[in-house]
Amino acid sequence: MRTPASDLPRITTGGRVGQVDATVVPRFAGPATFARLPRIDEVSDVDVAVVGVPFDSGVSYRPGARFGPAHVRESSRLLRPYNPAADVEPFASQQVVDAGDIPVNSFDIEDAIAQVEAGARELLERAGRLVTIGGDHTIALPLLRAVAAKHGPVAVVHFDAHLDTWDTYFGAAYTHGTPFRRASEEGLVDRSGCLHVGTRGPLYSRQDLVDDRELGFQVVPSVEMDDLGVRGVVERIRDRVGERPVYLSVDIDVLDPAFAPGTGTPEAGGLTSRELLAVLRGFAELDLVGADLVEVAPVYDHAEVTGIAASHVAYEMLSAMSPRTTPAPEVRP
Ligand SMILES: N=C(N)NCCCC(=O)O
Ligand SMILES: [Zn+2]
Ligand SMILES: [Zn+2]
Repeated sequence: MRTPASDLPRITTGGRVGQVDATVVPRFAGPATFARLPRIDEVSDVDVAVVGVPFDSGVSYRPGARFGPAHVRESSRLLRPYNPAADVEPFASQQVVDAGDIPVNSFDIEDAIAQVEAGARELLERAGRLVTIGGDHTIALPLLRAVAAKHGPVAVVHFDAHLDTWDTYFGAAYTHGTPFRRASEEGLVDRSGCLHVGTRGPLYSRQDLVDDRELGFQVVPSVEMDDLGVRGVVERIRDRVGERPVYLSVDIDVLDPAFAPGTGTPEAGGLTSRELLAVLRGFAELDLVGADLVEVAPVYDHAEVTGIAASHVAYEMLSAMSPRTTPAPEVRP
């Protein structure tokens, strides 16, 4: 006999509706919402909404990130309620929901960008914060427009193999390689508080780095990960963003292709998933106002390696947003 979705046994804590209980309904059964959390229409108050943007018309190389949201959701079935490394229960300390996907026009990038901005603004009327699953990196621009409309210019901490501050591709201004240049030009970012982490690989020219600096970004390249260690990278981030509201953008290609093959513009020499997850725990100390996770392209994935890494990245984002009753554990090197 089938149980209606609304009657599924859920873990409920202090009025917060959590995951479908995996001790009663096997985690490979039941709804494919993120982490088997309730849909937005199943609860009244929302602290954080996880929302998908299935859009990949802005890519410069391999397409397929439009299937990212569904893949990350499917790969998130194994996430459990307690995060011991961060010492938080992200679904018990705040109401997290899955808001479904923002439907966008795959044939018209500017229309899609307007739709993402409108969808994010509407959701931010109900939810305090969004964790958005892309989709290619083009979507960071409209998401930053929506966040800046609420908080003013934000410090952007951007994990990526790529700078994504290039100007145009084939004359196109809105692509996955250009969102942070457009955001900086539009005054959406605080130019004294932005940072890329994990960049690597060939650039078009030295000028790329000059332009990038002028647009407000400092860089912690991937190669510095070994020398700085997790603690050193977290300190660099804290020093750069200070008390500012922070927007976190994670392109899954910041991970080495060994840890995230399922992406469209892979570059050798990236972070391990252990390093990335540990650095993300440092965001518990910051004023994290929103986050995105982009560029998961499942057709190049194997055994859900990329999907699982991505679902854990989103879990750490939600953990970092979680109100705390105990001090955050020190980030271990
Ligand atoms: N945002 C991502 N993933 N990639 C940007 C690559 C831009 C290029 O093809 O030069
Ligand atoms: Zn990238
Ligand atoms: Zn990117």
